[in-house]
Amino acid sequence: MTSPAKPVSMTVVGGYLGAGKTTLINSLLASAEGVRIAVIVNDFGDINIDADLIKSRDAKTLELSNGCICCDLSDGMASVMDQIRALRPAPDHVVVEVSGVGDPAAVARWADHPGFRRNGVVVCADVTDVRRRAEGRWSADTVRGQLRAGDVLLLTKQEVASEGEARLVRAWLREVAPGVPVLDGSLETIGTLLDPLLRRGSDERTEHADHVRWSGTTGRTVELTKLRTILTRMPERVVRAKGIVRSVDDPLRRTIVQLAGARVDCYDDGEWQDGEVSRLAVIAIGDEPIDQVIPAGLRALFTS
Ligand SMILES: Nc1nc2c(ncn2[C@@H]2O[C@H](COP(=O)(O)OP(=O)(O)OP(=O)(O)O)[C@@H](O)[C@H]2O)c(=O)[nH]1
Repeated sequence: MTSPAKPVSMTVVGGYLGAGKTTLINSLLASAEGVRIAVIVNDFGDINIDADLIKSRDAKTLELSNGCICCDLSDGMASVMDQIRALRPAPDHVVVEVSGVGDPAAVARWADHPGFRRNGVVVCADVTDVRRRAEGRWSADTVRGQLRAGDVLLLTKQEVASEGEARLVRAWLREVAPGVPVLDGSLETIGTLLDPLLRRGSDERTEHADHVRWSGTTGRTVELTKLRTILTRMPERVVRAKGIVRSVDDPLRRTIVQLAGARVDCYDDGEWQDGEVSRLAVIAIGDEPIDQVIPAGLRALFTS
């Protein structure tokens, strides 16, 4: 008789758009030597940028896009869970990245399915941006619901904030999400996130604020300076942009472009792959069509 397979431990990573979820998962993958990890990525847009940003040498990455796993992708999630159960050798852990507008508590309920065990919910909070988003007209309910859904909160981007700012955000988090421990994003802390985190099962359900998305692709090279200038001047409604581009100055390399909080970052990500196209996704808040906030210059850069 074969013994029943050990349940796969499930850790859910949530947090608002750009809070640092993919970065955290990459740190987890880098620090978890000898542990077999599968990753499920739910990108909010129709082009899969997050799946390309997961740096795994051997972790199996499965993607779900064009919707949010917490509300309208349950068939897709069920099928991905089956694929994980069928993996041989079986993974020890599955880490699920919820989309930046998703409700981590709803996704964590998948851990109650046969073959899985709930490890807990980590919610990333960007020290430089979380309070602003938690007070924004369109994002407040989403962000506050995400924070309350955490078994632990991870304060990200502390090295770009002052100590005083981090202290204030920690105190504020204790009020917004009472009883949820706040950890820092140090490597030692990250190493512990695959240990049981479980605090409680939450039945609270948060509704999404309205978020609309736009994406563009191009087979041409992209002028990075122009792109950076456009992104630094995006209207207030734009809360996130991310992309992978082939720049005019360095067409043999991939450049990752990120707008998160008030920062625009561009960095090298290895060789450009044959068959790739430059792509950019932008997310804005509110229920007005996103077309109104995409500048003509940005469209021109990402029109094939
Ligand atoms: N300085 C600093 N930058 C960070 C940290 N975590 C993330 N970032 C940067 O913040 C930006 C967004 O990080 P991601 O990890 O892609 O955020 P995300 O939550 O996965 O974003 P979405 O999937 O779009 O919601 C990137 O430019 C990261 O390099 C951190 O701890 N410190």
